[in-house]
Amino acid sequence: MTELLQIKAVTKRFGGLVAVNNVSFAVREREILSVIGPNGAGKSTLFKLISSFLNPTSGEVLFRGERISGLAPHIVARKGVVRTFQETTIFKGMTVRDNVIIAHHLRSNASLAGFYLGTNTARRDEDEFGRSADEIIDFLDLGAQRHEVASTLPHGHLRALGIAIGLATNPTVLLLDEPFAGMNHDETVRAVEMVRGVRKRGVTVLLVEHDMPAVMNISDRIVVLNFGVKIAEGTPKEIQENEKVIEAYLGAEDETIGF
Ligand SMILES: Nc1ncnc2c1ncn2[C@@H]1O[C@H](COP(=O)(O)OP(=O)(O)OP(=O)(O)O)[C@@H](O)[C@H]1O
Repeated sequence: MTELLQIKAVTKRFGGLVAVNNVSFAVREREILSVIGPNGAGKSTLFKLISSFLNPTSGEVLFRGERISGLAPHIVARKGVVRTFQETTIFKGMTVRDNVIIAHHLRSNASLAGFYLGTNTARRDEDEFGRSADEIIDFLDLGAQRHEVASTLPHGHLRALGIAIGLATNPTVLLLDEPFAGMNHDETVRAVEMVRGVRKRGVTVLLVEHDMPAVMNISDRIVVLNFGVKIAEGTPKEIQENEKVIEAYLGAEDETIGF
């Protein structure tokens, strides 16, 4: 399997605090890789470093062999490494369909000025974006909500819309930040299937997630952080049996590893 992303000795300091400490691992093409760890372990910071929302203090992230650390996040997204848009970046006053269409503009060949002037490229893109948006909406089972305004959607559907917006940017790697948080059992089962479906489309998926049964069920491989340091990497079975991982979770008061 080809290595799509290489995280090489990445460190991030916030003043005196080392949030991510000399972390290295690779992400392979079309795998589902989860990053887990107790609260404050550095998972979100690592995601921000990979998607270039933060610059590493030292180390670097390579995508297809090219350094992406230090590039603006929208440039990294255009290259294909996309972090799912949090619920706060969904345009709440717009419909599901319009939200997904707008996200396509990230991959548009036309300039925004072209859209206002109605150039041929812009018109072609608009037709294509509408078709593609409908396909993604159907794929994520949001067809019945297509014309609903985002602010009226329940939590689960909003999460699906976040993933739809991510898919609309045509990512190679999709980074999902806690996609199962706040979901009940049935919603999680559905969301796990949705993420599997995303991978089936050829997308490589990186997750940060606290829901251990879901992580164990869905991941090809898992990277475990504790106090910013990578303490383990392996298959779900290897991680479940890893002494360091068990210790790290036993030390955490507010959650259990749940297996
Ligand atoms: N912008 C920042 N400035 C200062 N400290 C920060 C900043 N962002 C994160 N931290 C600190 O870095 C450490 C790692 O935080 P991070 O959010 O990456 O952990 P996490 O594993 O995602 O936690 P959780 O599971 O609770 O979301 C924490 O101690 C946090 O307080």
